[in-house]
Amino acid sequence: MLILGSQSPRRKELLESAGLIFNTVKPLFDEDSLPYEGDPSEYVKELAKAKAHSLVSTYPKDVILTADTIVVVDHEILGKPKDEEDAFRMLSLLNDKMHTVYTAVCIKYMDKEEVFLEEADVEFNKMSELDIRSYIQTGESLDKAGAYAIQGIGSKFIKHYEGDFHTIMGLPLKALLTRLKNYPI
Ligand SMILES: Cc1cn([C@H]2C[C@H](O)[C@@H](COP(=O)(O)OP(=O)(O)OP(=O)(O)O)O2)c(=O)[nH]c1=O
Repeated sequence: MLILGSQSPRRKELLESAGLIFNTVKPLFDEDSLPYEGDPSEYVKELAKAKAHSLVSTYPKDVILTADTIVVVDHEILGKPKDEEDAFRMLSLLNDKMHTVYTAVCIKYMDKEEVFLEEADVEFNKMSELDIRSYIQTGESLDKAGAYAIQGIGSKFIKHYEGDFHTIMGLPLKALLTRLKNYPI
């Protein structure tokens, strides 16, 4: 059986859109417990792995799938904002600039563990303070890394992106489906 260890509605929807049958459970891991040490691509992989590891004892014979997404701008890592002011701070950092979105995926099955990373570059338009404040009022920011959703109203801020849309949304579906062929799901 495939277990999606994620509370993200986006990840569930993307996996469903591929026609996969799976159970969705919450990872038993607090992201704040893993301190950031310098390398964003390693950090995001560690987060994805830690989410998978938190579920191994409960689902020892299943294929566990977890992921993590972060936004990196000017060497700063942006996860999900803590509140509206934090969302404002994040969107102000992204304003009129390029940033990189990293999504790491972990597939854990018995003794096997596979972690892969996809990244995408996103360029934001110039936004006014009012643009940012009214976007935050839509409520879309709060559960998204970097405080925006490319798949939602946040798309209006995006001038250009390079890479896989689904990677930005939180789950690189194409790369994942290729890898999942090797597992008994
Ligand atoms: C950049 C971006 C992120 N996101 C979302 C995807 C993730 O849900 C979230 C990043 O937070 P994550 O910590 O990766 O995931 P999560 O806490 O939502 O879920 P879980 O850890 O249980 O799997 O940001 C979008 O939906 N659209 C976007 O454009």
